[in-house]
Amino acid sequence: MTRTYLSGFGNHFATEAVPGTLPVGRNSPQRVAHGLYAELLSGTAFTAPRVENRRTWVYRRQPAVVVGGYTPYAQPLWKTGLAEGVNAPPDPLRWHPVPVPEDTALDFIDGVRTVVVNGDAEAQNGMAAHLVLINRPMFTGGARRCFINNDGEMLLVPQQGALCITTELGVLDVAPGEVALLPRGVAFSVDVQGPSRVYVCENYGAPFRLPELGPIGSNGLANPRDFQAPVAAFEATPAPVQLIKKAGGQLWQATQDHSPYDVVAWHGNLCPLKYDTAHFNTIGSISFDHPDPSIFTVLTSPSDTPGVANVDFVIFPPRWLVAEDTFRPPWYHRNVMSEFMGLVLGQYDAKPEGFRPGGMSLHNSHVPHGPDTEAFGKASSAALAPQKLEDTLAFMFESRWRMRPTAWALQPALLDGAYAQCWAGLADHFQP
Ligand SMILES: O=C(O)Cc1cc(O)ccc1O
Ligand SMILES: [Fe+2]
Repeated sequence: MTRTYLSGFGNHFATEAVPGTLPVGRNSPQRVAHGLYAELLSGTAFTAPRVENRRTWVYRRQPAVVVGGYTPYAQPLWKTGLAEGVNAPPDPLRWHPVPVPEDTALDFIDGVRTVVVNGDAEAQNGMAAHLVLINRPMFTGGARRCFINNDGEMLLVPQQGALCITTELGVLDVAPGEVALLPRGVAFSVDVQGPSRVYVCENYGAPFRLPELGPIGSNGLANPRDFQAPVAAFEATPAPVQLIKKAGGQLWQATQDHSPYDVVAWHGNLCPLKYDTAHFNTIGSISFDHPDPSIFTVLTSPSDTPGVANVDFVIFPPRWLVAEDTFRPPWYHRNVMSEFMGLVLGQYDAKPEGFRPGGMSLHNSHVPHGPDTEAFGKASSAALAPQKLEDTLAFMFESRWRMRPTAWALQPALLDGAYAQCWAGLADHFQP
């Protein structure tokens, strides 16, 4: 099925599933057309600077406040904030791809396994990286579960299996190679076709935005036009749902006799978005030296310190390497920022072996890392003809705060216990 989308990051959209629903020239008329309720959803403080300000008006069959009381919902593998991680030794860590279980029913909520955490959701800073292992839909095939995250925005990076994401504001189809950005507080359900694996960044801090482009100019990297928002859509026949809400690091459940997918029309600039990484305009060196990976930033969540991100979403897409007299893979480095990486497909040039699609790695603040022995050997002697890196997509969640792995992630069965060996062959070649 081909869906219709609205185009443009941060645009002020107006969309109606029933024509004539949106009020004209005002937001909250005495009576909304078709007997609907008007409801305002804000994503930033009312008084946030205009360039950052995000809010949307929804016109719906019943306001979100019509819901039963919430009781705790057990999901012990979903962790929140630094306090729920383990203070592990400052070693580089790598995980093999974790298989999607077949014996246990896992939807997008029950399938969350938190890998690393930092910050504090209550203080609205930091992030978590999750791996989500899914073998059940949430909203089709008899299931009727909806999720709302009050702790943060969710960036979904599907690795295996396409996702159909129903949201209060409409439906997004998101396949591996694409990503979805779901705002804090907006209800959604994730449906899958089969065993699926998704990397997720749960961002407790400022909403992701496009990075500044500086001397790059007015075009390049992720262009605003390529972000796609859903058109308004609502359920024709209301039926009961289970609402699961995350707030204060705890999951809660309530039932409601209709789904939150009852928004007939909406307008505003706070909405779910999808983005196809194939549209990323990759910029690199056309002279010499390997540039800093900040040139690959798709989205950034700023912290209170200019230039120092709460979390950046960075991709390593297919691209040409042409730099002369240059060691072309990433250099060896100790980075003040902390780096969580995943591989959607193919090979990553710094780690041709061992870093496998569906796998993950963690190089925390100032933990030394870089190309493995094999990559160093090849790149030090390769003929420097133009080379196209093809069929590859790695990504990084890079944060100013150290990430603590969870107890789940530190299980020896999941970790690549031999990771450090990939550098053991880097011999001393010094010739005085
Ligand atoms: O460590 C990594 O593989 C990520 C990375 C890539 C790069 O091109 C430069 C720096 C960096 O941290
Ligand atoms: Fe790095």
